Amino acid sequence: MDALGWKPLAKIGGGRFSDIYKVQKNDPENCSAVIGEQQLFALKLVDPDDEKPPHNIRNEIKILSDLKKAQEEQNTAISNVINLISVSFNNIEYGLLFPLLDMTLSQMIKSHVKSRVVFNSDGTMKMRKVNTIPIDNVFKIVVGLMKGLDWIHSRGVIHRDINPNNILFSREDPVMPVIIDFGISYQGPDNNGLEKPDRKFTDIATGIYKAPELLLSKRDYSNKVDMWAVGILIALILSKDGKPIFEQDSMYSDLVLLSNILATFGSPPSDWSDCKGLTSFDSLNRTFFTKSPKPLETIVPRLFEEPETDSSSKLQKTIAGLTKYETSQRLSAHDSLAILLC
Ligand SMILES: Nc1ncnc2c1ncn2[C@@H]1O[C@H](COP(=O)(O)OP(=O)(O)OP(=O)(O)O)[C@@H](O)[C@H]1O
Repeated sequence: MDALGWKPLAKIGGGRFSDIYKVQKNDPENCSAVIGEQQLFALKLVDPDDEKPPHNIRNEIKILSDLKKAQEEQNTAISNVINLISVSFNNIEYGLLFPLLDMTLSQMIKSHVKSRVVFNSDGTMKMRKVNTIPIDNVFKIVVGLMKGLDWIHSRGVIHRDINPNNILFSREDPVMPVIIDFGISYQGPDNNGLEKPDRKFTDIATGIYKAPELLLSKRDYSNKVDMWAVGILIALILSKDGKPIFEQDSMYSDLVLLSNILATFGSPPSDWSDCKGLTSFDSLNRTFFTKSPKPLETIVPRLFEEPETDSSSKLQKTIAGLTKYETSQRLSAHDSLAILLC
């Protein structure tokens, strides 16, 4: 089998509209100028005719190419955003060639969750799952995520699907996250003619990583949807047992997700300016009981274990700032870096 001039070795991923293969060069001699000495790559194959909005492979190529060009022009290298090496097209499918990375954030968390024996007060014992990722490693990962997000946001791009399967790591540097998958991303000012800024798709983001304003169908949302998603993601990386902070069913039902968000972070302010005037917000205020926020200590208990460190206190401030309803108060990636690196 030949995939757009590359030899597929294994299928390593794929979504509803794509297949991702580990590939190697068919003709090492001729390819070395394009890709240097590296031997193995990831090839994302997408047939644009199969896609449904907001998925758009041509838009993904445009966004990744623009990000790459901007880095070249500014002579900077942002290693926290995937580098699009090349693009090919065989009249049916596009092939996007990327550096091959080794694991997703989901896999990385799983590999750190260990079974431990704990003793109950009555002397009996039970097995418990314990997330062993050191807080200092989480800190480095969060800094990397913020650098990547700061870069794409500064170029007018909203990722729109920050989740643990779209953050990758190489084995050599397991604290250096790389943001992938710009398949449903938005590039200002109008997503290359696809979506006006006040009429954006709200069917974006994966499961529990959806920002609350999306659940209320706000269409003129900003890059702060990525910041909410990264806040929920950081809570996952920091969890005691490697599990998300919301119930499992929140993955599949927006209603369950909304009620989990309210139960965790309290009700949104009644004058929430982002959603004021939206029918869904009015009905939320009429129908749901007012909830108080849980203390941060119960949401991310690992950050409150003694002794408090510089990393844990900065991560506390960051998570608290990322999970604000009011988007003007929600931290940007730039603000987050100012807290983390001060
Ligand atoms: N450069 C890469 N190196 C290693 N694995 C990769 C790479 N790119 C993608 N993958 C794997 O393929 C999966 C899907 O990639 P990607 O998110 O780009 O495709 P997608 O069609 O948008 O998927 P989805 O619809 O699930 O979001 C990733 O979660 C990862 O497991």
